[in-house]
Amino acid sequence: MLIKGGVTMREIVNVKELNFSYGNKRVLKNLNLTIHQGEIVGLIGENGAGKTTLLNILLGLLPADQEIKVFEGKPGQKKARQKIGSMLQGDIVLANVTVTEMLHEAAAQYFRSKNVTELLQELNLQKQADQLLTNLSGGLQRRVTFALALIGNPELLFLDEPTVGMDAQARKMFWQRIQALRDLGKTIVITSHYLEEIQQTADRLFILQKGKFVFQGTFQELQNKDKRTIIHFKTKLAIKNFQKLTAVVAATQLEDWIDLVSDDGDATLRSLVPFLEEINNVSIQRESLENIFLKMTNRMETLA
Ligand SMILES: Nc1ncnc2c1ncn2[C@@H]1O[C@H](COP(=O)(O)OP(=O)(O)OP(=O)(O)O)[C@@H](O)[C@H]1O
Repeated sequence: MLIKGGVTMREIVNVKELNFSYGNKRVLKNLNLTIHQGEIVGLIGENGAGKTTLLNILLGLLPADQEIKVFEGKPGQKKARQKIGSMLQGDIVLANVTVTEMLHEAAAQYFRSKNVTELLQELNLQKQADQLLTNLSGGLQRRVTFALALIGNPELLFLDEPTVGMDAQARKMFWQRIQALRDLGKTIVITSHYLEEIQQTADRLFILQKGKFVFQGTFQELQNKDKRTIIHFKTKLAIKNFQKLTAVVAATQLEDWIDLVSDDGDATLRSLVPFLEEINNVSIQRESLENIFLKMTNRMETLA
């Protein structure tokens, strides 16, 4: 159960012991997950971890035998489809159709669709309204695909690598939009390899590794599991005073500034106490999602 601002948020997606194989190749292994209304879930994992496969199953595009509930029904049922918007990798771009024409066509499939002109304004796509889809750059096509995901005024969004190809400004606008959608109570499941953006936006992270969840929780919970800390301070003392302190694994000095990389920030801070009179401007930096993720997936042995 998730309680947000004193309100109990209902379960929108529930998956129990999901396994999935392409032929003999098992790509999802015993996955359990619950997603609540109003949360942004960041689904992250290396290439081939199984993210797209999982999203396709939740959308009902791939079959699954196990018990999966999306809006209390099976994935892909009409009732659920009306409430879901999606942005997949390699969405089809139609020839000889303008942006507005395609959005009108899509809007007709939904009971509670958004107004096309207003949506184009919201997403700053007015200039592209009458352009042919095929004439748009890759980044603009991606933004139109986002408009397509929103046209049915969905309660739940599945977004697979939505920002690929978008320029920095478009990405910023995109994430602002995502936060605004969360404020409206929408639920969003998003995969991305831009981990800094996920760190800033997601309420919860699901980390997939080779088809298995290795973590589900908030970024703070993930960070608390990883004690690696960088302690930065100014001192006139020589670096050798600090190199052997508890849990210090690396120390660097640049003029009067010292950086200590510690495997246990609390322990190192305690061992710094005798030097407190002679150190200033102390700052403590915890690991980013990107670094924790790289360590979890064994792609980074030591971090500085
Ligand atoms: N249609 C398919 N037939 C056979 N194997 C597939 C198919 N689609 C995906 N796979 C395999 O399933 C595994 C999971 O792929 P999936 O696309 O779900 O991963 P992903 O986490 O989304 O990767 P990426 O970050 O590269 O998008 C990979 O080993 C992939 O090669």
